[in-house]
Amino acid sequence: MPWDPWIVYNDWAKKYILGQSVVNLNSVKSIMNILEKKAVNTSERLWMPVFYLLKLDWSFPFMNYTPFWKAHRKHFHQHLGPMQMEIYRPIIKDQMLKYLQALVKNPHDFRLQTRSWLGLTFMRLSYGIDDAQWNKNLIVKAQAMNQGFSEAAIAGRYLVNPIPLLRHVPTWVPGAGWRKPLEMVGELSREVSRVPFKQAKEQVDRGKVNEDISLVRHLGPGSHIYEGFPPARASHLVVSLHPTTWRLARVSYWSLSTPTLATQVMAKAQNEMDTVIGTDQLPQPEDYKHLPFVQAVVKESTCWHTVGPFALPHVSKKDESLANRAVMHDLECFPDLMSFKPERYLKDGKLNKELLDPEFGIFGYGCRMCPGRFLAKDIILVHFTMCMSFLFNIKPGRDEHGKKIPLEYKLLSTPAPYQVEVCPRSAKHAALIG
Ligand code: HEM
Repeated sequence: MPWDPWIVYNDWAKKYILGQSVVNLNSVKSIMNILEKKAVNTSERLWMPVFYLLKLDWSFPFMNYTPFWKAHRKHFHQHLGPMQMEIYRPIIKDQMLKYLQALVKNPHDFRLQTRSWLGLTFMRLSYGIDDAQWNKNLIVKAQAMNQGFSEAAIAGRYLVNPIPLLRHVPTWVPGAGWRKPLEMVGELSREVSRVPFKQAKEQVDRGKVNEDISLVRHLGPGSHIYEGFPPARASHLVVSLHPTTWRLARVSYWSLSTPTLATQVMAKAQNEMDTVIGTDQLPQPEDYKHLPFVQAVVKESTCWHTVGPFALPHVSKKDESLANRAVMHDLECFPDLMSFKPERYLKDGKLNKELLDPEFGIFGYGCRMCPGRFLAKDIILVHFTMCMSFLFNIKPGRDEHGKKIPLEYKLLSTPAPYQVEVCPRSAKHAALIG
């Protein structure tokens, strides 16, 4: 097995993507030069023939760098930009409280609780329907669709990618059975991208919406977006929130695992929260700016294990294909990264603004940088402050002999299943969440 990365990547290119050239950018400098400075040329996407069968034409992240994509991007920013975050906080807070109550009752199920908390939050933010069953049904479908996409997008899995004409072969032709599961995911994709939006919009049009602050509500009659942006396109924006639930869930698994590793760090974060906020009230968003150490821990736990180490590939117009990897491990900019050291982001007790922010590596680059990052960061910070620094002491779980269960890590940036003990820091803290 050769260990020089370029030999390994070259080998992958031959094995998995049949000669297509892929350039892996793994230093901040090269990413700056290619994906930031030359963003107009390097912001296309890789459209795979299998995506036709998956009916992925609505998918905003896979659109090419066209005026159609630009219109989506502009509207997305108008509704989910930094100035809009305040609007969504009541839903985030309400779902957060329900999640914390569920965690107290059943800490062993924290993965399930975390996924369900994020799923319900995103469905409420998207469609504004506060009907847990309606939202749960949609979550199940969106999850199945997402799973189908992830499997189908594995390079080398389907011959239709190198031989695009195969997508026209009907299912009844012997040997074309491979189409069936893809077509099923395609049907799901059509349904999920259209039906819930239509149902939610009908409610808005009839003035029967449950919540005032959902994305669909903002796309209703009279709003500026409604005038210039047809509903079919608006639904693309709303549905693009679905897959992000699982990304954020992974971030949460990582951050829940962090305190079990770094108890001293947690003690320091809790101490800062106690000093700044006290113990009589829940933390509020306006408190964050007074919590530099907590913010540094959040930064460290999100970049310590980047959830999507390969981000999404960027394709250049000039016949070169670019992807990135391991930028968070560019030692020039992030020295000694495998040690959990939140202090690296601080200078004189404040956040060090001179340091490259790790979100540079986590949320992608150039014109395609994640437009949902403001919402993601808001949710991560609320999760961390409420759950980890303020309300609970989180320790590694124990086996039947009382021995600590060690954490395991998987290559694909999800910690392997682990148990934690979640207990309220005090009766007073527990009373705050009802
Ligand atoms: C911790 C959570 C998240 C992470 C780590 C993350 C990361 C990323 C990355 C790496 C990309 C590709 C950027 C590139 O091509 O250079 C991306 C794209 C995208 N993300 Fe996120 N994301 C997160 C949460 C969200 C949320 C909450 C939303 C929706 C509110 C969202 C919506 C999108 C969209 C629509 C794109 C495609 C943008 C485009 O192609 O122009 N993401 N994200």
